[in-house]
Amino acid sequence: MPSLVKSQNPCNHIGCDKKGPIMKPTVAPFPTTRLRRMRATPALRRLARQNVLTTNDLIWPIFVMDGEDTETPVPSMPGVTRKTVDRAVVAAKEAHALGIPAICIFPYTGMEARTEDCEMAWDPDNVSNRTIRAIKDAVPDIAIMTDIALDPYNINGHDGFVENGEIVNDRTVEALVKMALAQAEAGADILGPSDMMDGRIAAIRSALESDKYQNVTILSYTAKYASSFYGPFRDAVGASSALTGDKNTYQMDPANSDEALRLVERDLNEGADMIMVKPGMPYLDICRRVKDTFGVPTYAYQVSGEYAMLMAAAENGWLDSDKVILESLLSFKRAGCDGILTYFAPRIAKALSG
Ligand SMILES: NCc1[nH]cc(CCC(=O)O)c1CC(=O)O
Repeated sequence: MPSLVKSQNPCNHIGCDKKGPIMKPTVAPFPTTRLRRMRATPALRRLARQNVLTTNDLIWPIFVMDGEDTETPVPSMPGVTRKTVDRAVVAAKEAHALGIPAICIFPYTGMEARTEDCEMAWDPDNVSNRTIRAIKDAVPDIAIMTDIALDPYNINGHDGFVENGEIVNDRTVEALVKMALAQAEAGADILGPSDMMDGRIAAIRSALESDKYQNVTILSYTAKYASSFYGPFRDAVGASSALTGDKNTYQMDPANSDEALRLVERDLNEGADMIMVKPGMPYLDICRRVKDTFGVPTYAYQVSGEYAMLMAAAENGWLDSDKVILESLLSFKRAGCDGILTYFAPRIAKALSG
């Protein structure tokens, strides 16, 4: 006889070992239960489908640069270009027409924009802030996300100030606050601190509150790992040659998992509205733990190296590109994410609408 098994399990994920009473899914013995019945036709599969990817889940990261009416390809990211401000506006229009809710801006900077004191980072007229204003003007309904970190403007490529070989925390946080306010002033809707300094969310939140920007949201790069999957991005923003050393003293050790939960709790307490796990596919376990533990708006960043891997295999004919891209993005939904930053956003928005 099939029986309802009462277990000590609060969580209906098979294999989850958290303590507490809940019902386990019931499986009668074969042939009473044939799990293939529900997979037999497209209609039944659609009815049984648990997770869906929609265009509403997508945030599109783009690279912007100085100049006019130009795009330059990023060799390690086939199909991705750096765009001048006017071309970024065209991209935002395209994204909006496709139903993509948000676009995320990263500046490409040459060595001439980089100094030790990183002053360009909070210049109201730096290329990011000019892009924010231009997009807000032309496409007011698309949400604009930013990146807060000093690396595009830092002579040594680090996300914080470097003093005697050390990436210093508190002085960096003061600069990040100035950067955040300049981006809010330009019209950003979502601020994305990606620097991994301690205390930056509280400092940014408090500055926004006291300076008329109460409704500006923060999507914190909370569990950001010191990953080698960022290589192509560093090419795209011109940071590869600038970076001296590594980011291991501020980004997370890829071996750690519990630490991600401490960081999420900390950032939520400090005023983050949304939190991010980064990179994406190699860290789906972290996405799931974060969502189960906190139940807050959770995003993953499918980073440049993940994009490069999928594109390389697709370009060689080794993988069927649209199918693997959709499958990779669905994995984030299954892991509990509410959305994904992905360079595939426009391509997938088209595929989803087609
Ligand atoms: N603050 C920099 C930043 N913001 C987003 C990414 C990576 C994005 C990607 O790889 O697609 C990085 C790179 C880094 O930390 O070195």
